[in-house]
Amino acid sequence: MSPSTSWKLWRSAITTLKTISRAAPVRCLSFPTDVGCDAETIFALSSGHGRCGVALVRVSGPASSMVLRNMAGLTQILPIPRTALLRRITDPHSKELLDRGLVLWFPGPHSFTGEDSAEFHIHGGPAVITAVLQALGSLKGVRPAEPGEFTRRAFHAGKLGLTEVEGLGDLIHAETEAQRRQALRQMDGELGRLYQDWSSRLKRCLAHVEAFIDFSEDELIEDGVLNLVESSMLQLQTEIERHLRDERRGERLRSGVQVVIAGATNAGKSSLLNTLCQRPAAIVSPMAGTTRDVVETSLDIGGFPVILSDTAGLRDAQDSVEREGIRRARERVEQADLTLVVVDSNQLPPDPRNAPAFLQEHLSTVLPRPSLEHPEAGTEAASDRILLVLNKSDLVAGGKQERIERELAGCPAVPPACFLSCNTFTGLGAFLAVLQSRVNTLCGDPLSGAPTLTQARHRAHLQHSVQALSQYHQYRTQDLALAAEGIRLALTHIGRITGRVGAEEILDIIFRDFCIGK
Ligand SMILES: Nc1nc2c(ncn2[C@@H]2O[C@H](COP(=O)(O)OP(=O)(O)OP(=O)(O)O)[C@@H](O)[C@H]2O)c(=O)[nH]1
Ligand SMILES: [K+]
Ligand SMILES: [Mg+2]
Repeated sequence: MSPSTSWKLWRSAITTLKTISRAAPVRCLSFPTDVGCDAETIFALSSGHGRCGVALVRVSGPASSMVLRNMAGLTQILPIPRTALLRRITDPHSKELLDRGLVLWFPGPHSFTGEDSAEFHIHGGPAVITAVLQALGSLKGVRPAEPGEFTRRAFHAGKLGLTEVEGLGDLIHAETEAQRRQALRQMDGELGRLYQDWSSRLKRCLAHVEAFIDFSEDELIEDGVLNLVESSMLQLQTEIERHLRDERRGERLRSGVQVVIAGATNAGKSSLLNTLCQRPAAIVSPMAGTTRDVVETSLDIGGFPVILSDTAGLRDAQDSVEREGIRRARERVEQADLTLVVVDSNQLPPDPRNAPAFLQEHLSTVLPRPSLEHPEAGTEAASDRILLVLNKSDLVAGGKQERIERELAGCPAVPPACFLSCNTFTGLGAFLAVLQSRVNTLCGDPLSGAPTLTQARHRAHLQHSVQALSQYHQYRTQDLALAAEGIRLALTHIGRITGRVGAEEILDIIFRDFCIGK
């Protein structure tokens, strides 16, 4: 492949992610607020901050119709629901014209929040937005919304379950195609329905067990009931355990695949990082030991989010700062989903037949040794998470490269290897294809099969509910009341995922990351 073809492939396959600001959203502190009752009406700029063509201001709560009457001159009749109407938007007190824009009326309960709501589509200049927000804030009983407050109201109105709320949060933060698909699927309620189904089946089991406890002595209940509960519980347990055995694919897709570049000094690790992110993010120099700190960058590889880290070159360092860099590098490798082990191919043995043994030996110096904590390190499972990058291929004669490739193909103990030159970009297209397929496997297809687990929070509750279910099996023959307690506990844990139990505290955590206006 010519360097120019590689270059094009590279540009199309990878996008450096724009860092979407997740800093605390700007709060409208200067507005008079009228806080106190439940029936407050809230407003916020729901489109992004900064200059834009059209800005969207949302209003929700009982005073929404009053807002439209006062600011859109709709004193006689309200607009047809959900139909845009071009109006003069004026200050409610001075009647000064603020802008000309579209207004929409969403009478409750057929609105996002379930309450009466209104929208103003105005020109996106900062002065227009400020004037409209200030006018809204000057109305009695109307105040600026807190982050995520519209969604919180939708949740309380039963419009969204907790997993759907989390899906919505993920959708707002989604930076890649695959993340968007996964979030949308969750927001559509598929995951919520799965958990809801488990919850209803558990409730049915519990009802049967309780009925048995209460009425079996009067012989009002058939003996077979407990057998039915037993098989139903075993089936459920199998389903939950299968859902948990997903190798964290959904969570990884949500938070980004951790890809770490590691290897000896001067192998070209920083050059690889710069090649992949298409900018000089890390310092490259012929001096061994250039990189000390971990240099991290976010990439979109074929629609999947990747957090790529360059690390210090591994060697016996004397310098204490470099030693700390190496410690950090090893730590990153241990936590990585995928490690790109970069090797200077100029240092491969002269005889291609010795390349597999050389690389195996080399890998053992880079990768963590198996330990009690990481029993899988160095095993086949671990080699699934390694990709060898034989860099500086421009310094290796073409014939030799092919002979080494043949030797490696015949040696399954060596992880997949790609020849590459960060100077000429030769081999980049093939390397990217391998990298993309690895990342794809690590995240899975968010649209196929059953919906995936996306949050550590869900995982913890499901693990607890599986434990609680085993309490049922443990006590079922000795103490049925205690066994029933196990089902009740499992139900509580699933209820916490869907928000039926203890939602408030979880909502606070979820909405911390939400924007104002959503
Ligand atoms: N010929 C050739 N030189 C390369 C290639 N990639 C990197 N280099 C050179 O190799 C030297 C080391 O590159 P770096 O990217 O700094 O290597 P590193 O592994 O990050 O080094 P440390 O951070 O010191 O561990 C630099 O002089 C690069 O220009 C390549 O594909 N071909
Ligand atoms: K270097
Ligand atoms: Mg470096």
